[in-house]
Amino acid sequence: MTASSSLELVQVRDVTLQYKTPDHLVTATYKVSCTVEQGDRYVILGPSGCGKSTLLKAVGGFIKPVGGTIVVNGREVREPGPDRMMVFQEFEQLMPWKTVLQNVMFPMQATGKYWKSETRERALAAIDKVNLTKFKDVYPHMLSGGMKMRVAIARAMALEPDVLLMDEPFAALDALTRRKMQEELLALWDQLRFTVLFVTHSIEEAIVVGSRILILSPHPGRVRAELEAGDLSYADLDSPAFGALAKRIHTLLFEAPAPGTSSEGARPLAAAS
Ligand SMILES: Nc1ncnc2c1ncn2[C@@H]1O[C@H](COP(=O)(O)OP(=O)(O)OP(=O)(O)O)[C@@H](O)[C@H]1O
Repeated sequence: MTASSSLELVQVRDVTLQYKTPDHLVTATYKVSCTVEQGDRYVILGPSGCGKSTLLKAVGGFIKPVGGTIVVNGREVREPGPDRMMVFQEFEQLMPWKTVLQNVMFPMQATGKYWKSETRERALAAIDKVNLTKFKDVYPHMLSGGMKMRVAIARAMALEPDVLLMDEPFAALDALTRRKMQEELLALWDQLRFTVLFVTHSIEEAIVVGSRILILSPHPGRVRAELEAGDLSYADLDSPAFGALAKRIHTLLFEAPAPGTSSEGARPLAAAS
């Protein structure tokens, strides 16, 4: 393994991912490379079927590359682990019969790694970080969507993962709720500066949520480009910078690469500011 800068948390190198079905071999991604740095809000964006979820699952250790490597914090990914926590869509993984505190304690108990008192202490600290101490003894149905998301994040963060993996977490929500959740996620990131790998197929969501955006081509997914998104928010929606970045992404997603240029050859582009 080559030495890596401490900032480089997730290194995806030439990763090809495939599914074998009885009749077909489906190539989900082809030789994808990218680097996620500590504190990145790294968005994977691309059309339906381009392999975004598959790539995220591979970082999670649930799918093994047929080519290339994925290294997280210096260790090659070979299986799932508590250093990469998946936060699922709509946060339905919260158990309705457990309180907030019990929900946050559960994955730590499941690892069997912690003493009982330590589990409780770590859970309380994680709940405090996401500002839910007052709600530690209530059940999930008594919480708003944003609060449930914070519980799901606290639950993941209690295990001190290197990276949070979020697969279209807001896709099923109405526009207003989706926006609120994005804002909650960003507020939490502002406070805690975790590293998050976030999959979406919404250009607007990618720009608002992401600090960097990896754009994949249609099936099979190859890298079209990586863009710096900076800190554009909904307040900038009508700004030239937001419009220019959205247009650039749109072009990259929907226009075929110029003849003679390969997708993998796409160079990182500068911020549209
Ligand atoms: N379990 C599976 N078995 C076979 N093929 C699969 C499986 N899961 C996904 N695929 C195929 O792999 C390709 C990539 O799928 P993936 O779900 O990663 O795409 P995606 O970009 O996340 O799509 P979407 O935005 O629609 O969720 C698609 O062609 C899909 O049909």
